[in-house]
Amino acid sequence: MSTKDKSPAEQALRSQAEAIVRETGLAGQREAMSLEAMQKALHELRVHQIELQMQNEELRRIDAARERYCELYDMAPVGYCTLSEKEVILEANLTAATLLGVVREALLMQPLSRFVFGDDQVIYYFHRKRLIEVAEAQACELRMVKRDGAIFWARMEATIASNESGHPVFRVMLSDISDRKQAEGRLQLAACVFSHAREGIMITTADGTIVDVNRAFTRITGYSRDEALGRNSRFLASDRQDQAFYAAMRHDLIDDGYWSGEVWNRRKDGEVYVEMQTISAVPDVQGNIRQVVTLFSDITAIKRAEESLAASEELRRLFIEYAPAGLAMFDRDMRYLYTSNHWFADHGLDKRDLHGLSHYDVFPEIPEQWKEFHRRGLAGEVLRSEGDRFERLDGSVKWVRWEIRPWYNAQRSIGGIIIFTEDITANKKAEEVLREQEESFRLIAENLNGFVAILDADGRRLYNSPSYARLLGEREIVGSSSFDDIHPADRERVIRAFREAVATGIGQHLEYRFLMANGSTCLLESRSGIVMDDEGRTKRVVVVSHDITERRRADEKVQHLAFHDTLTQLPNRLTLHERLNHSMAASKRSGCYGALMFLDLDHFKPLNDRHGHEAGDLLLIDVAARLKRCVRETDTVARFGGDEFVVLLSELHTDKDESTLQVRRIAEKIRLSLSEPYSMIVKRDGMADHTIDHHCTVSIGVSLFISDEVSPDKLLKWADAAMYQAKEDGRNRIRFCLELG
Ligand SMILES: Nc1nc2c(ncn2[C@@H]2O[C@H](COP(=O)(O)OP(=O)(O)OP(=O)(O)O)[C@@H](O)[C@H]2O)c(=O)[nH]1
Repeated sequence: MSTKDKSPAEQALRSQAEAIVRETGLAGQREAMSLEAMQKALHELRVHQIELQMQNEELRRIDAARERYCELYDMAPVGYCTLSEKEVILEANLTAATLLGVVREALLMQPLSRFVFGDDQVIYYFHRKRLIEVAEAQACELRMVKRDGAIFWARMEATIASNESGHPVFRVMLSDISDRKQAEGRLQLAACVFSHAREGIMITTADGTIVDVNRAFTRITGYSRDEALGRNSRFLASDRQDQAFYAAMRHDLIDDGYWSGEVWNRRKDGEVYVEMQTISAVPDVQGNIRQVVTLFSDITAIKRAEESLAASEELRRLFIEYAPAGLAMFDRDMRYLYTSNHWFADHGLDKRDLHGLSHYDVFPEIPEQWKEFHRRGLAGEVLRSEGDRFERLDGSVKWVRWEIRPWYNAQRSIGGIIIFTEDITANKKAEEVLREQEESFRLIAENLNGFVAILDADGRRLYNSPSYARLLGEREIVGSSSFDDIHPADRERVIRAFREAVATGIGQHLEYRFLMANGSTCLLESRSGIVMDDEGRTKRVVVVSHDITERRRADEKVQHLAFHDTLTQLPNRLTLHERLNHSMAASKRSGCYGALMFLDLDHFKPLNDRHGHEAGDLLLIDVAARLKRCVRETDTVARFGGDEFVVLLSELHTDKDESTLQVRRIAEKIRLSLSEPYSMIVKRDGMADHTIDHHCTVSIGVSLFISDEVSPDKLLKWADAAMYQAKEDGRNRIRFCLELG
């Protein structure tokens, strides 16, 4: 082996041996040494050699240990560094360099604070301050920044030591705790989720014993955590689901590891509600179920909403089905969704389920124009017609009112269209009849010999036939009050009658005076009829009136003629009879006497004969006037015929003599009055007026009466008889009937 190949330890041993030889002078005296001495020297040399070899071996072990230490130091799972008093890195192991993302050489002489995350510098500061203050090992957790900017969580443990020079140094141990921190974060998050989850969470053992619940559990079930823990989850069950349901649930859980579905439970307050549950089994390494996690949410509101949606869907279906018109709802592809019963009838279809069928398959012959309408409806347009005329195959005419409009889905986009059709043939016919009737009414109103007015319930004019122009002139009268033109004396009566008609619905028959535009008054006879609305309230009043002024005058004339003497205008025999009956009835009631005077002019005939009938007439008229002046307003002076007059005196006295006295005085007064001279001017055609002076007397027969014991005819006969007596006694005198006297 050459020197070159020897290890430094061997070389050192050789040098040592050579030195020994030189000391003992062995080299110079080799020949002089005895064999024994040489053997002894050789032995010592060998002992030295062995000792040296042993020392070398020890040194090798120390070197190997140092190497292992350095390797351990560098490759330790934590970073080590030594900091100077001024916190500068003096020494660092490889792990520390790796942690901080730099090569070890670049780390040296850098302040460690440079690698501490900005927000956590304060942690580092207090950590070091405390370390110096208490001089005991300190630990903290903070974020550090690698050279490339990546941040990691580190645990920093530091102690104070002294270097060879006795100066304090800091020994710092760094470990990356990012994973732990993340795990802690995840755990915190999980705890937070568990605690704050909207869903209820219940953790049970495999046999169902509750080991934990979250806040939502309490909110949903009403049971607090303490009330739930340790109980079997079965305590929540309601009786809405039977044992078989729960057995199937357990079966699925064992087989599949989870179960999901609706469960009806009972809250603490007793209310049964529905949960949507997801149950997951948590197995151990052997696959045995260790825990069961149940996530649940209260879907009662959703369930109710679903039920009400289903109910409203049903309502919509019924609403459409029984709509009193043809109604069909289509989707965007013109497929039937809902159909009313009328739709079938209106379209000549047999009742069947059209749901899902295309409208165009149901009606293959549908005209292109209708398809265009559908397209426009699906594009958002609303189309309608108040009445389209269709001719049926049999030639009959059908009128249809229709409308197409889009419907919108929950997303506010067009979901399809709704087609509405209504067979209005009957309406059209009714309208036609109505129009004809209106035309007929107009013709009647305009040609009627009278006045037609339509008033509202307050009496305002809505319509007046053209004939009203004769009464009211050409002024605009629509909207005016129909009462304004009624004579003030009749107005209140008419208004009262009108209101009664409106209130009762019964038309009235009235006569009243009407103020005409020309200032004159006419007499109208009106009959009203009531037009009611659907609720039985008076809506309109139709009044048909006639001008009865002339008729009334004629009637009055006839009436007058029937009951009066045309020459003297005095009541005639008929009237006298009537009044005599009244007077006798009054006498019966009052107990007063009445009297009947029968008068006959004396020698009247010669006047006629000498001066003509005109002169006689004038005298009769004068006699009538004088007779009226002789009696009270309540008494009656009647002309009986020719030159005969009758005076009826009523209510004389209850005493007969007194009554007789009164009658005698009046009869005398008459006699004297009629015996006054007459002067009559007779007019003759083409000749001058002729004045005739005449003297005339009267014979008077009187008959007293009380009550109605005697008939009027008999009374007249008695008075007549008394009058004849007066004639016979020489005329111009008064005679009383002796029958009663
Ligand atoms: N001018 C006129 N004469 C009438 C009318 N009605 C009847 N006379 C006449 O009246 C006369 C009635 O005659 P009397 O009463 O019989 O005879 P008198 O002359 O009055 O005789 P005494 O009654 O006996 O005194 C007749 O000549 C009738 O023609 C009438 O309306 N006008």
